[in-house]
Amino acid sequence: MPVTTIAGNPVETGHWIGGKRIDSSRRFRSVSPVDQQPLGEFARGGTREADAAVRAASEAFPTWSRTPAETRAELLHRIADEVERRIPELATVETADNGALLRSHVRSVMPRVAHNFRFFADWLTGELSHPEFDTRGHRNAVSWDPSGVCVLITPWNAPLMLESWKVAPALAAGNTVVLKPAEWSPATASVLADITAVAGLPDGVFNVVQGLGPEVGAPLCAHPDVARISFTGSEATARRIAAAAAENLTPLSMELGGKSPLLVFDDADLELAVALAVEQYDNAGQVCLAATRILVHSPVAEEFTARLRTAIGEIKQGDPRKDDTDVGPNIHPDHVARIDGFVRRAVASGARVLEGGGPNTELGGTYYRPTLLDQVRPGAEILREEVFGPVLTLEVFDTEREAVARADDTRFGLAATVVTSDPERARRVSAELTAGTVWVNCFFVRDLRAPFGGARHSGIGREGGTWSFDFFCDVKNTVTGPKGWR
Ligand SMILES: NC(=O)C1=CN([C@@H]2O[C@H](COP(=O)(O)OP(=O)(O)OC[C@H]3O[C@@H](n4cnc5c(N)ncnc54)[C@H](O)[C@@H]3O)[C@@H](O)[C@H]2O)C=CC1
Ligand SMILES: O=C(O)/C=C/C=C(\O)C(=O)O
Repeated sequence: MPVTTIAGNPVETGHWIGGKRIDSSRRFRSVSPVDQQPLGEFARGGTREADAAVRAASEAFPTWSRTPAETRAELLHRIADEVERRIPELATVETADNGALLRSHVRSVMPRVAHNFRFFADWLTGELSHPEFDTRGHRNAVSWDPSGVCVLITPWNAPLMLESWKVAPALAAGNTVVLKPAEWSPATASVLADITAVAGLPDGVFNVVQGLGPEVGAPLCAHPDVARISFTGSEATARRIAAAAAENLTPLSMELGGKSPLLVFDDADLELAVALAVEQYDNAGQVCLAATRILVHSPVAEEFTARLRTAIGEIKQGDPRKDDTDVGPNIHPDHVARIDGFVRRAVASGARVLEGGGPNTELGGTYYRPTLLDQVRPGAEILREEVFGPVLTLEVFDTEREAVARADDTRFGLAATVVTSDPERARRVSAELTAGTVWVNCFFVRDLRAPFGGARHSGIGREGGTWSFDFFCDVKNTVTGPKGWR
């Protein structure tokens, strides 16, 4: 079976179906966003591979779903052990494949992958229970039953992290999985398949199909034998998946984009506010949660803007493998062209470039300068659409009411960040905002016990903790009569 070498590490390029490597007659090329070097030719699946993977997962389901929860949890811990052992390899391969910072992959992202497996294993065997309750002498007992084959469709911005976040609860709950990673970052999903085999997961419980969304993702989502679809990605793809799933009434969980606000009030700690604003350039702005619309209170607008511009000037953009790099490349030249299109159209409609404003061509075709725009026309495209790049807009507001109205003037509702030293204001504003997560005087504090997801077009449903099991399982209430077992 074909293997490619990525940053010195061998990576299988075939699908992983029923515990075997399977090739396809067609291939797609993965190219590194770091330096535009080809990384390998991956198998390009279609309907045949989608069918084969769902069949393998269906065949494995009866045994896996009846495997004791403790045994499943133990296997997930073994996957976590193996992820931890292989952090240097996983981090290096992921950075080559999607361009995010190596030091983040080593220090936080890959450890989080391992934690995700441990967390859902432990939640299954610990927290996942509901106290029994009585109805006129009848006993209600709630259980979370495995639902069947779960199709997981994932994006390229945080590949293995977002995959593990879906794979772990789906498997812990006793479901079997078909994972379709993004074609711009296929590599670590393939390594994860090897890891599950080393950990001893039975054949067919976890499957990976590689390929393009419309070719192999679409038939997976339209498959009648699929019990659940969990998707993270764009709104446009979400609509296609929802249409395909509607035919079979397959339940969906969707984590989509955002256009989140960061509100800086006149009583804010400006040093903190600037630090939080600069954080929005992390992963070159390719984070669904990023607060890309900065709204600043007029009394502090001038000072905040000056400090923010200084901080942006200090950002070091460069090779994501270097330890002192703050912002690396974007995923693909096409994506850079898309980001630049947004900025150019904003400028054409009156916006002013305060920082950045174009590709950093000295570094190559995938690097976009951290950009700050102000004087943006109300209602402009750049305030409405998810750019998914290192581009922030700056708006000034006069009153709290205006701040909330502007912050909420979006079809998204994933997250919001509020910077203020007034607890009453923090409470009022947080209560008013429409968002799945509100951070006050902080950003990106994530805990798997918390619900994660978005309001409006930012998603459907929530994952995390018991919410993940609510989605991936058939939740059952068993009611026993007052006479018990007589
Ligand atoms: N986490 C997030 O919120 C993400 C948001 N995005 C947004 O989407 C924009 C475009 O990125 P794309 O890579 O094009 O995202 P996308 O939504 O097209 O891709 C996400 C996944 O969906 C799969 N897919 C595509 N078409 C499909 C279909 N018909 N059926 C089943 N699966 C399908 C892709 O192969 C990939 O695995 C970004 O610029 C950003 O605005 C993208 C990635 C992640
Ligand atoms: O790291 C998290 O907890 C959440 C990350 C989510 C994204 O980056 C995304 O979906 O874009």
